[in-house]
Amino acid sequence: MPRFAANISLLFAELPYLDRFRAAADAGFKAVEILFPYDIAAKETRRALMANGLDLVLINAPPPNYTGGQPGYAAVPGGEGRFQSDIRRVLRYAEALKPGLIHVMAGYASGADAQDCIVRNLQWAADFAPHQQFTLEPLNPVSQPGYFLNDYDLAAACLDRIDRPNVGLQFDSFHARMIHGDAQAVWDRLRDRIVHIQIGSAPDRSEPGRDETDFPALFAAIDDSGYDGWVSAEYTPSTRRTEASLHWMR
Ligand SMILES: O=C(O)C(=O)[C@@H](O)CO
Ligand SMILES: [Mg+2]
Repeated sequence: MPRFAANISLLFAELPYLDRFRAAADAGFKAVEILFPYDIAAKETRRALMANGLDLVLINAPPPNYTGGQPGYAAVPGGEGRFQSDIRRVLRYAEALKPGLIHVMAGYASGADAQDCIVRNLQWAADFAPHQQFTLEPLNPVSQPGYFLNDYDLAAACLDRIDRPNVGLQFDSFHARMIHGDAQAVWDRLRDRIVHIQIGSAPDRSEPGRDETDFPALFAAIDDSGYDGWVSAEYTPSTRRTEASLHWMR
C-alpha cells in the first residue's frame, strides 16, 4: 500500500486547527498537508507537527483562494511582482515548517500570454529556490471556473517548457476524473511527471470509493510504478466524523 497522508485543511475539519494534528496521528497518518497555513504563526504549526511525530508533505503558496480573490498569480500577466512576493513569503514559512513540496497556484487567466507567464514565473521560482520542490496542479473547471491550469495535458505542456527538475506535476484523482473522465488513465499517461498524489471521489470530492475509480487498482499501480512519495487524502468526508470515512485506507 502507498504511504497515506491527511490533508488537514479538509480532513478532521470538525476539529479546531491545532487539534487536527493529533487526530490525524491517532488515525494512523504519519504525515499531513495544509493548504494555507498563513493564519497561524509557523511556530504553532511546527510545534503541533513535532508533538505528534508528523511530517509535513505540502503547503500551498499564498494567497489563500478562500478569500474570493485570485487563486495565485503564476499565470496572470502583470502579476509578476505579486507572484514573486508570494513565493518569498511561502519560502519563509517553508524555512520554519520544512514541507517537502510547495504547490504554486496559477490563478484566473487564459491564452498564450498566460502560458508564457506561468513558464517564466515557475522558472524564476525554481531558480530562486533550487532546493525546494514545487508542484503545479490542474483544477477542474466546475470547482474553479476560469482557472488557467484546467487540464492535465496543458499542465504537462507547461512543465515541458518550464523544464526544471524541481517543478513537477501534482496528480489529484478527483480533478483528473472531473476533467478527463478516467483518473487511472491520467495516472498511466503522466506518471513520469507526477511528484505528488492526492485522492478523493468525484463529483462531490468525498472519500475514495464513491466514484467509479478503482482505488485498489490505482494504489497497486502507484506501488508498481516505484512512486515513493505520499498519497494525500484530500476530500470532504461524507460522514460527520472524519474517522468514519477512512475505510479506503484499510
Ligand atoms: O484543490 C485542490 O485539489 C488542491 O490541491 C488545492 O491545493 C487547491 O487549493
Ligand atoms: Mg488537489
